[in-house]
Amino acid sequence: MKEFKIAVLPGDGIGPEVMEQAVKILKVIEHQEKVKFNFEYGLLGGCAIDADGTPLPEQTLEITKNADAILLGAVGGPKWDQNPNHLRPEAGLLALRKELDLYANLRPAQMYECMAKASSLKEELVAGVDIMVVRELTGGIYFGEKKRYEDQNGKEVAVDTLLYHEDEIERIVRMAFEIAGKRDNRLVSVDKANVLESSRLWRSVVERIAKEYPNIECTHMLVDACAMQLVRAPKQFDVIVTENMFGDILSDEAAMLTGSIGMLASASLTDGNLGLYEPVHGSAPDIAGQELANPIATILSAALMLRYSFGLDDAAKRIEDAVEDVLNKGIRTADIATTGEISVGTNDMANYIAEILEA
Ligand SMILES: NC(=O)c1ccc[n+]([C@@H]2O[C@H](COP(=O)([O-])OP(=O)(O)OC[C@H]3O[C@@H](n4cnc5c(N)ncnc54)[C@H](O)[C@@H]3O)[C@@H](O)[C@H]2O)c1
Ligand SMILES: CC(C)[C@H](C(=O)O)[C@@H](O)C(=O)O
Ligand SMILES: [Mg+2]
Repeated sequence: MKEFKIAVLPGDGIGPEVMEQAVKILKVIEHQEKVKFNFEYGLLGGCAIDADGTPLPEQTLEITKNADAILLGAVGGPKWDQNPNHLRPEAGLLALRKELDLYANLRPAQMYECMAKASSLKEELVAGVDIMVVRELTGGIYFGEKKRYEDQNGKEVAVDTLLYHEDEIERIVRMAFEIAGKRDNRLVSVDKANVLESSRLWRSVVERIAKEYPNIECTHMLVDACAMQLVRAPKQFDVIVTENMFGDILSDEAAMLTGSIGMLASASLTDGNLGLYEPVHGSAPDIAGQELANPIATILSAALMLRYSFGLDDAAKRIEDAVEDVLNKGIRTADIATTGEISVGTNDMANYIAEILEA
């Protein structure tokens, strides 16, 4: 029997609530595929600070390094917001991404037909939206040097540095071209080349690599214009490739096109098979502990794990189809419910998905 080791990092807030549902779905798949998933739990984020005094304990790092894939809930919350930078839950997540070199963050925003009216945009604008945001995840302003000091007048100064090496740009851009080649052969590279030097380097690397992919239509767009076009005419996009912070912001925007941030899955990949899979949303402290969290983003992240890290493509597709079936039946968590639909809690949403998978 094939065995896979999964590092499970539930994290904070709604993280453990949505993770429990994803594990439930994986147990159904385990049974159907006749494979064995060995779940190894670890602490990351705020819960790790509370237990171990650090957001990324050594033991968690060990578990992730020995795993075939990592499934993450979400980290963070107001309890730790005043902590110094190195003792913030988010620092643990960033260190994990960096340590494992998870440089390619894929964030698919796909509109389910039956969900078009849950979107904050007009139905005809969003019906059929299918965008893949490819976000660089281990460079840029997130990881450049940070400084705080006082100027001559005793006023505080803060510095964040946006730095990219050509190689870091090249590998993510190349991956985006490969992905575009498997989809609709259209790639939009997003930057701020009218202002930022790092964006001018980004653009020149994209242009150089584009020559190797003559069948792919590659265009450039400035990030402010892209933010506008995403809500004006989202169907013009197929694959978007962009640097770390722009990708963070644009992927939340793309998520809302599909109805709720509670729907959006993501995969963070490196050059091997190892991947980290997590919902795009955060720990949602405002709804934690109330059975209100939508577990679909985490369940779909588990599906991406089956596809990208384990090669279980059929099982991944069955989960995605089961999610769509449940939505087609009008079953909704509160964040995606419109009038006339059946509103359910976190557990029940996953139970319905499991039931369809088992049928
Ligand atoms: N990858 C991560 O772990 C990650 C990602 C984003 C934010 N965060 C952290 O999470 C904390 C809260 O951040 P935030 O409030 O800006 O973003 P958030 O994504 O946690 O929440 C934004 C809004 O979306 C709602 N929401 C999010 N996920 C949902 C779900 N599954 N179902 C239903 N509604 C959902 C929340 O209730 C909230 O109203 C912060 O500490 C932040 O740093 C972590
Ligand atoms: C929590 C935070 C560090 C993280 C990021 O900015 O990358 C989150 O917003 C995300 O999108 O995964
Ligand atoms: Mg984000």
